[in-house]
Amino acid sequence: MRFLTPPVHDLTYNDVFMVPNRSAVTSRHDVDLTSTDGAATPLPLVVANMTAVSGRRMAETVARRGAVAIIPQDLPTDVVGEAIARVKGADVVFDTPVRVSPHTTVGETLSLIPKRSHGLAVVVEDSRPVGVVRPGAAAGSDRFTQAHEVMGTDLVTVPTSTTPREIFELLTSSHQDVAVAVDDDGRLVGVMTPRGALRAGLYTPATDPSGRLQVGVAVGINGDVAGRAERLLDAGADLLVVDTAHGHQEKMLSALAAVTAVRDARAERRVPVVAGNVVTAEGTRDLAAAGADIVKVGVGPGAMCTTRMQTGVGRPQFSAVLECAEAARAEGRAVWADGGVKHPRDIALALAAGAGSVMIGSWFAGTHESTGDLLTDASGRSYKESFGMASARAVRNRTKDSSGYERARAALFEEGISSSRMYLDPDRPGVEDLLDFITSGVRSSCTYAGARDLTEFAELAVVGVQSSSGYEEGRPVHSSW
Ligand SMILES: NC(=O)C1=CN([C@@H]2O[C@H](COP(=O)(O)OP(=O)(O)OC[C@H]3O[C@@H](n4cnc5c(N)ncnc54)[C@H](OP(=O)(O)O)[C@@H]3O)[C@@H](O)[C@H]2O)C=CC1
Ligand SMILES: Nc1nc2c(ncn2[C@@H]2O[C@H](COP(=O)(O)O)[C@@H](O)[C@H]2O)c(=O)[nH]1
Repeated sequence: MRFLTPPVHDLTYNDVFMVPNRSAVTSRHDVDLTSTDGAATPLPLVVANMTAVSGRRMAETVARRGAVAIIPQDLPTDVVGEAIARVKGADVVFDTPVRVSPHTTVGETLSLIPKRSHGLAVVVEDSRPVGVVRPGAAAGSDRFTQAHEVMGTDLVTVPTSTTPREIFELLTSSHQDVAVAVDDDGRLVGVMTPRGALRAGLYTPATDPSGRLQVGVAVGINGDVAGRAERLLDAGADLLVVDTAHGHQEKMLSALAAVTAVRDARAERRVPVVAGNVVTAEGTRDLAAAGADIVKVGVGPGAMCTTRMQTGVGRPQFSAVLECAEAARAEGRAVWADGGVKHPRDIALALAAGAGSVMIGSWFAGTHESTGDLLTDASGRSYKESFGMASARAVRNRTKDSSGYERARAALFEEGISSSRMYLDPDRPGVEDLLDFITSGVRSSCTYAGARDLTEFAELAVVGVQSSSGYEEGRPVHSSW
């Protein structure tokens, strides 16, 4: 990447823009978005280890499209083990349906449907699909009505060998909204909508060496770090993220050394170890020297963060990523740009600055697949509640086994928001809708730069510094002025 004019101060994503280059890349479909962080996932996107965002539903959904989610450090190791098992057991092609029995009440069925984006539940008897409940058909029924009384039985069932393209054509020609995939014994495997069929043809899943979906897990720096890392690797974690607010501290360096020692003792597979957060070249070099394969960059840019207001510490994220990526590259390592992403352009700019992948939290909190329950405000808009991992709420959670005195002491140090509303975008309510939005934007950024992949993009991008009115000029206008 090069600057049009060298900047005189540190920059945020909003402070910068890219200019187009002469390009020989004539189609956005020709761009390869494989991450350049060594983990080499098909998409350079990571879901942040935040309790309100990243769980097994999020993990399997994004992995099917090529990204990876990190399960938060605050969950007990056995619970994380179960989440990993569920992700590893999920089908790589077909979406996991909401399953109910014929006797599940309509009330329960309607509360489960928003947990996935398909907008329906499959009614299953002896593992075989017997019907589908759609909210429209159940509307007006008593909440204690049973699923079999309101289900539709006009199922489009397909064998798992059917290709996504065949499913797309079958569904669009028959004006149906979902295909139900069954195995040779007629047991339910998964579902596919026309949009899902299109995506299955466009995206490559992020898989482990056994062909199962990938998932990462975070580890804190306190307690039995090596023991947790050992159990997470046993459970099948594909990435370990050693995570704390102040990553450039000695406790982090020893935790990181413990985790990499556990990882290196295993001959069968070298799982990447990520560590952070830092915002300086020196911090990056120290984490690389302590064994990090990938360094996580960002102090204070996150939507749930109060760190900069509380402490004055942090750094504008574009400059932090640029400096840390350069330092990491010199050590043969990579960085993840963590936090502060609100638009596809921010991801493109982080990748232009040299990030191997980009971590997103709050934006994905407002989707069907995040962990929280779907709520509705007084005006009828759907939202999910989110909170920061250093908020009083998260600290209370994390310290629930400590003494009252220790809990009260820990609660003094909150650095995050305990409650926020992340509204679902009516046009993009599912995380896959956001992945479509992001990847189409980033593919286009690459072709404007003349880059076929993200290595070329980080080399070729030409970045300028803009005023706030420059940024404002680029925002769409939805009504007249
Ligand atoms: N990217 C960012 O800007 C930030 C991210 N976070 C996220 O919040 C989550 C919780 O992290 P964390 O608060 O580190 O919690 P942890 O429970 O992991 O504890 C952090 C440990 O580091 C010590 N520590 C020393 N200095 C600091 C400091 N300035 N801030 C925090 N801890 C410090 C703490 O000791 P003691 O409590 O005795 O001081 C404690 O032992 C993580 O997921 C992290 O990524 C949190 C804040 C900023
Ligand atoms: N200072 C704090 N940072 C936090 C907290 N919870 C999470 N985070 C960081 O934010 C990113 C995600 O950023 P987003 O803009 O996409 O939401 C996450 O990975 C953490 O590094 C917090 O309570 N305080």
